[in-house]
Amino acid sequence: MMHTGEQKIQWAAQYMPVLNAIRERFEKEKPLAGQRIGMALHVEAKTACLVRTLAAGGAEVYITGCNPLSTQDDVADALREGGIACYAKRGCNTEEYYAAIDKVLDARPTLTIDDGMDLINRVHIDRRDVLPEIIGACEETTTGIHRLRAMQADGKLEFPVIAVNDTPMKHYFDNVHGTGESVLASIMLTTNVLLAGRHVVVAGYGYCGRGVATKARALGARVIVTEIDSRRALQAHFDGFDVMSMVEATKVGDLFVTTTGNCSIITGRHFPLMKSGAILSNAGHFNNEIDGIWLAEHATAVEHRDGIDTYIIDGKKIHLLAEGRLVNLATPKGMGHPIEVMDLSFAVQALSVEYVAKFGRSLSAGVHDVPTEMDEYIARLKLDAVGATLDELSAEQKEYMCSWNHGT
Ligand SMILES: NC(=O)c1ccc[n+]([C@@H]2O[C@H](COP(=O)([O-])OP(=O)(O)OC[C@H]3O[C@@H](n4cnc5c(N)ncnc54)[C@H](O)[C@@H]3O)[C@@H](O)[C@H]2O)c1
Repeated sequence: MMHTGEQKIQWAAQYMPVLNAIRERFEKEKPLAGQRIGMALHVEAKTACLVRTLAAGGAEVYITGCNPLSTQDDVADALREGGIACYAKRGCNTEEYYAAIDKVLDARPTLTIDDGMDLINRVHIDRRDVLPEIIGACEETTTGIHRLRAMQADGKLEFPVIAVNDTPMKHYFDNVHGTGESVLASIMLTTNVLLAGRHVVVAGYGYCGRGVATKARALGARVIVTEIDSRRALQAHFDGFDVMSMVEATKVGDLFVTTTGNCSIITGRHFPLMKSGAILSNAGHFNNEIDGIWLAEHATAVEHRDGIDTYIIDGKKIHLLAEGRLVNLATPKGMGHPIEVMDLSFAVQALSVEYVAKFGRSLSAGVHDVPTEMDEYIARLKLDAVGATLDELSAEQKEYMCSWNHGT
């Protein structure tokens, strides 16, 4: 019988038409022949499809996880059985996590792919021995891009990195719809609670927060948004959400989702104000948005369930999901973003890797945008796959749009 990991990969592959089209071309053209690709991504079924696409393009691929709790071990096994060097393991400790990153780097990659920038960080600080052979890299998520830009501003980033996250074909769909749906799905599967009628507090009204807030409302939740950016807060207000500070929101919230990419969003200032039974979860990249250390230090007792830690504080129960790590990936039932969304994000990744392999040597060190034509090409492949047709600008319309002479 087929291995469960392989079953998951094949299930995902059937709904990834864009990545499949790229894989077919890669198989014929072998644009990555001679490249060694080092990756630190969430090791689950859709990522496995990306790995196989890159391998089909002729690359040797070495992969580990980018979060201690997001690896699906059966998928990692299936990758290994297919001949890919995969070092990821679910539930690894910090030491094991970085040891696995080091194993990827021992392969002396020529290209790297990160989700959160831990691999690039390791290269620049502890593994400078591998720097000279790296042509360039790709980064998947907002937090990774923030870190890379900070590194660039300090003059420390030593090779070109494509900001996959920042292109419309990634964040319009992945961050908004992918995070929105998968976060709520994972919370519902882990807790079995009803969202309708619940007060859901969403911290941060960026791409991810907007997705979570909108989809929670669609399920009947009463959504409150917290922000530090006045324009984003106003946008949330005009989108029909209640906007308030976290201190105010903690008093009414039943379920909390942090999506800020910032640290210390829910802390010791907030926990004592919460209702008993409050459920806390984080969808931002790192597990520092909710202060789990404070909870552990102040609880008189802790109950552990699959994916839920319950802290008893002053007789109240505060439930923290997935140890405050990415709730859509790190709960035992979390499957990450829906397949169709990752089809687009990983199509951007695959083409960006090809772009770096071809042109990386002529790019300057620093963060670079995904070329617009590539983004449009992926959109067209997806539109073809869903059978949608587009209008085209007529000659008259083109002329009109370029003219400043037309008026009433
Ligand atoms: N869970 C996932 O699968 C997934 C997917 C994509 C991105 N991410 C991660 O989610 C995080 C957010 O990504 P994004 O693309 O939405 O970023 P974004 O920059 O669009 O949004 C973040 C928002 O948080 C707000 N914010 C910052 N500090 C805050 C604070 N103290 N209180 C309230 N709001 C605050 C910002 O003003 C901004 O509006 C990042 O860490 C990113 O890496 C997770």
